Amino acid sequence: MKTLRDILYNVSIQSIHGSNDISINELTTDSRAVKPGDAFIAVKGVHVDGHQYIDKAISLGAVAIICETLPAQLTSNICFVQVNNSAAATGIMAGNFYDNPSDKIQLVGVTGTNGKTTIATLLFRLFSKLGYHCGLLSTVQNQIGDTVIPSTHTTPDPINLNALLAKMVNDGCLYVFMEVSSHAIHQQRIAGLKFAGGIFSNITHDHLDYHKTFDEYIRVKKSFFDNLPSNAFALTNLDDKRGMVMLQNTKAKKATYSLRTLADFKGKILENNLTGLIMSVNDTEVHFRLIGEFNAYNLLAVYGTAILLGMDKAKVLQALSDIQGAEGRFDYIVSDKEQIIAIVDYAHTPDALKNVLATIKNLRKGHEQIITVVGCGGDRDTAKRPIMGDVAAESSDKVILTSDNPRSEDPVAIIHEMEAGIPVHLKKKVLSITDRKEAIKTALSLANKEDIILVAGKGHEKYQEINGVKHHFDDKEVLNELMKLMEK
Ligand SMILES: CC(=O)N[C@H]1[C@@H](OP(=O)(O)OP(=O)(O)OC[C@H]2O[C@@H](n3ccc(=O)[nH]c3=O)[C@H](O)[C@@H]2O)O[C@H](CO)[C@@H](O)[C@@H]1O[C@H](C)C(=O)N[C@@H](C)C(=O)N[C@H](CCC(=O)O)C(=O)O
Ligand SMILES: Nc1ncnc2c1ncn2[C@@H]1O[C@H](COP(=O)(O)OP(=O)(O)OP(=O)(O)O)[C@@H](O)[C@H]1O
Ligand SMILES: N[C@H](CCC[C@H](N)C(=O)O)C(=O)O
Ligand SMILES: [Mg+2]
Repeated sequence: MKTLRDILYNVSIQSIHGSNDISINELTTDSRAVKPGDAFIAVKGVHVDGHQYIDKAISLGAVAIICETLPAQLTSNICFVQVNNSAAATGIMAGNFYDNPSDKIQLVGVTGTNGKTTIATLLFRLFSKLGYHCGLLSTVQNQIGDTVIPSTHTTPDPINLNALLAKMVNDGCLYVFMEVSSHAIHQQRIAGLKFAGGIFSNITHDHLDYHKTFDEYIRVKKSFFDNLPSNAFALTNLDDKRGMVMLQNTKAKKATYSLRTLADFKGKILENNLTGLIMSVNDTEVHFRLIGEFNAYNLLAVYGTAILLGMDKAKVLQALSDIQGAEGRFDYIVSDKEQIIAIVDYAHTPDALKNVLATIKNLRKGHEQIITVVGCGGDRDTAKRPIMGDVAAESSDKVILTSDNPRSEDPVAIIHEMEAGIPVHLKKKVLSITDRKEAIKTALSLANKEDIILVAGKGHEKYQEINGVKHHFDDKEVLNELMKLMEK
């Protein structure tokens, strides 16, 4: 068992009251989870301030309290540690508690508005195929080799994150690929981690409910690269307007990828259809199973990372050419009878929706209709709703607006906000059906031979969250079931 003194190593401390030479059972930031012998870290959250639960934590047996503001009365026999920043302290303490697992692996973080899951998953699959034991932390799932551990966040909280990394180290993982969300950077979930490299995919409109302005969203993402160590690499997408800005102040070794301009990892799309992509990658022609220009970017990021980590170019391209994309990302089924193509895709931002629809347009052989079913999540960025309504209507022949995860919001009101962004002359293309299954059914009933249906926004998700309750819902399962029923 570790002592509080060991766990506080490298934490920026203002004052200590009581002995830190005490054993700590576990760390927690949640008073409700405190058990006797634990240390409770009081963190200021988005909704409440953890400092108000210090008494509760003590009553449940906490032996140490880590906080930014000391309570007026200090309980005897409890060690109070006043720190400059509780959120940052949590990451550093969690690292120390679990023997700093990130020091013992090659940890690569992927950030950006879209593409994180795809890039991290492809890296995990590639390095596994190259014979390495790997770990993955992603929105869809966490993985240690073949063992799948369900994920609750894109990037877990620092205590769970370090616990998972420690498990990976104990299991012999050499490489770990993780998504780094902007929420995680801002909330210091990655504080104290040692990264071998960082990847930037792109930055477009999302999460303005949380970050308030686009500039602040950029600043938060950039701080990930600002804090990378000098022996790490920082790989960026040169074709993104903010690609170079991200690396402006990094100490890490800079590297670039691009489809449009000179870069360390330069790609050119030669063919792009439903069977995949043919791309030249630094002058070698390769066929990949992933579809669409946006995946050409993801593949370049993965290729560049593998080379920066010292892998052999020919082996990497050979292995990568046979790898499939992540679940629920351009995941398609074709109906037996009428050859209707139904695509499930996790596009839940305006840019992702625009890209996926552009890709679909390029894949059409003739004038098949594109029918889009899409909604927007509740309790999340409201500003993207009218834009997504507009993007869907601009780039589809028919649109059915529906519910995503309404969470605590009124689903009809969310749909109205999406409708508000659609110009009058496009309104005739649009139907609104609140029930997602009904919306998918209607799309299928409107589809003729060889038409393409896009069901966007929920990808791999196996639930729909309505009023705090998660009901089982799986876009792909619903499509399969309805296609059979309707004998399409
Ligand atoms: C908005 C947001 O990010 N919230 C995260 C945040 O919670 P919070 O700030 O609301 O916490 P809070 O309720 O204010 O509580 C503050 C502190 O008091 C403590 N507390 C609270 C109540 C109590 O009785 N006792 C107690 O000790 C809490 O444990 C916490 O430490 O810190 C929690 C612990 O780390 C997270 O679980 C929680 O994620 C929520 C569930 C969430 O939905 N987050 C989403 C938005 C998110 O993080 N998404 C990104 C992906 C986005 C993307 O890339 O698309 C992700 O990385 O998953
Ligand atoms: N490089 C990319 N550029 C733009 N859009 C992309 C890119 N890669 C994927 N997309 C689109 O974004 C959707 C989400 O992709 P992915 O899950 O890989 O992103 P993410 O960054 O992990 O998302 P999240 O923030 O929810 O974790 C995909 O279904 C696709 O429509
Ligand atoms: N990681 C994203 C997922 C959005 C997916 C969409 N289905 C929704 O529920 O809004 C978020 O938390 O904003
Ligand atoms: Mg993700």
